[in-house]
Amino acid sequence: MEMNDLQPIILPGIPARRPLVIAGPCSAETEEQVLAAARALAAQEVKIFRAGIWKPRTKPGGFEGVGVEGLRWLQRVKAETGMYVSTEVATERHVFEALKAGVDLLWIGARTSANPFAMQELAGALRGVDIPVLVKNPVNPDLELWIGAIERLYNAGLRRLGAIHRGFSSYDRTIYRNQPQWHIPIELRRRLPQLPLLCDPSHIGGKRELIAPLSQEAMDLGFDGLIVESHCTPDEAWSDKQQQVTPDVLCFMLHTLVVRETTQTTEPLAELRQQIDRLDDELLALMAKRMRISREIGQYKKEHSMPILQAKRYDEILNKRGAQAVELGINPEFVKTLLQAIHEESVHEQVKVING
Ligand SMILES: O=C(O)C(=O)C[C@]1(C(=O)O)C=C[C@@H](O)C=C1
Repeated sequence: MEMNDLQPIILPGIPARRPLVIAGPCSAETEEQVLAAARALAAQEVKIFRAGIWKPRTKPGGFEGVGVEGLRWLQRVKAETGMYVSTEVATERHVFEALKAGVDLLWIGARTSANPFAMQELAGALRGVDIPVLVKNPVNPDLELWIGAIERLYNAGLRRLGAIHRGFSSYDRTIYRNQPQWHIPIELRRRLPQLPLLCDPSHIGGKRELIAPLSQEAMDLGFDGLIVESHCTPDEAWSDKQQQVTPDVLCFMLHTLVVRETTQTTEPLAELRQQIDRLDDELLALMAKRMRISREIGQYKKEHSMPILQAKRYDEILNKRGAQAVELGINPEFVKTLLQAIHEESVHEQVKVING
C-alpha cells in the first residue's frame, strides 16, 4: 500500500522547519512536576509537550502511570503555556479519555504496535477522528509489522500519521538500550517517503550522553523530528531516570544540532554517483561469480556426500577478512556483517544444489 495522500504533521503556530520537537517527562508524576517541566520547555520554545499517563511496564509493581487524572494536568499545560500536548495510548479507553481531554497528538508505543489486535482496536477507536498519530516501531525489528500498524490507522481514515524510531529490543547488552538498526527506518523512508519520521533518542540510547549523538545521526539521515524525554530533576524521576535530560540540557543539545538542508540539489554529485554505480556493477558481477563457484562446490559436496557448512573454513574467512578490513581502513564489523550475509546466501545456494 502506497499511502500517497498522507499529510504532514502541521500544527498551527509550529514552524515547518526540521526538527519537529516533542519533549516532556517520561511519565506524568504529579501536577507540579508536569507543570514545572512544561513551563521550562515552553520557555525554551518547545511547542509540543509529551507525558506518559499510562505506562506499559516490563514487570508489574513498577510505576504504571497516574491514569486519567494526569489528563487534567495536560489540560493545564495547554491552558497555561499554549503548548500542544501529547500522550501514549494503548487501548480503546485510553483513546476515548485522551480525545475527551483534548489531547492534540497521540503516539502508540512499541509494545502496542507489535500487536495487530491492539492496533486494530485503536484504529477502530480512532476511525473518523482527525488527529496526528505517531506509531513507534514494534519492539522486534520487523518493518512489515511497523508498516502494518500504520496501515491499520490509514485504513481507518487517519492521514496525519507519522513514525517514531525508538530502536529495537535485543537480548545482547550493548551501549544502546535499544539497537538503532538504522537500516530499518531508512527502508521505511524508502517505502513510504511521505511519512514523517521522528527519532526517539531517549529510548534508543537509554542514557543521557547518547541523546545528542543519536539526535545528530537522525538529522543526518533526514529524520523530520525528535521526541525526547525531559524532566526538571531527572535523577528523581519515577521512570527512565538515566535517559531524561533537563529542559536546559535539551535546549543546549537542540542548538548544537547541525541540520542540513534536505531539499538541496544533488546535481554536483552526479559524477561521484556514476563512479559508485560502476563499482556497484562490479560488486554485483563479482557476487554472481562467487555464487556460481559456490554452486560448483555444492555439486562436489553432493557427489562426495560432504556437509555444506564448513565451520573451519568459514571462521578462517571471517578472521582473515576482518584483519584485512583494518588494513584497508574499513570497519571490520561491517565487513563481518557483509561476509556473514554472503556466507548465508552461499549456504542457501548449496542447499538448493544438494536438494535439486
Ligand atoms: O569452502 C566451502 O566449503 C564453501 O562451500 C564456500 C563457503 C563460502 O561461501 O565461502 C560456503 C559454505 C561453507 O560453510 C564455507 C565456505
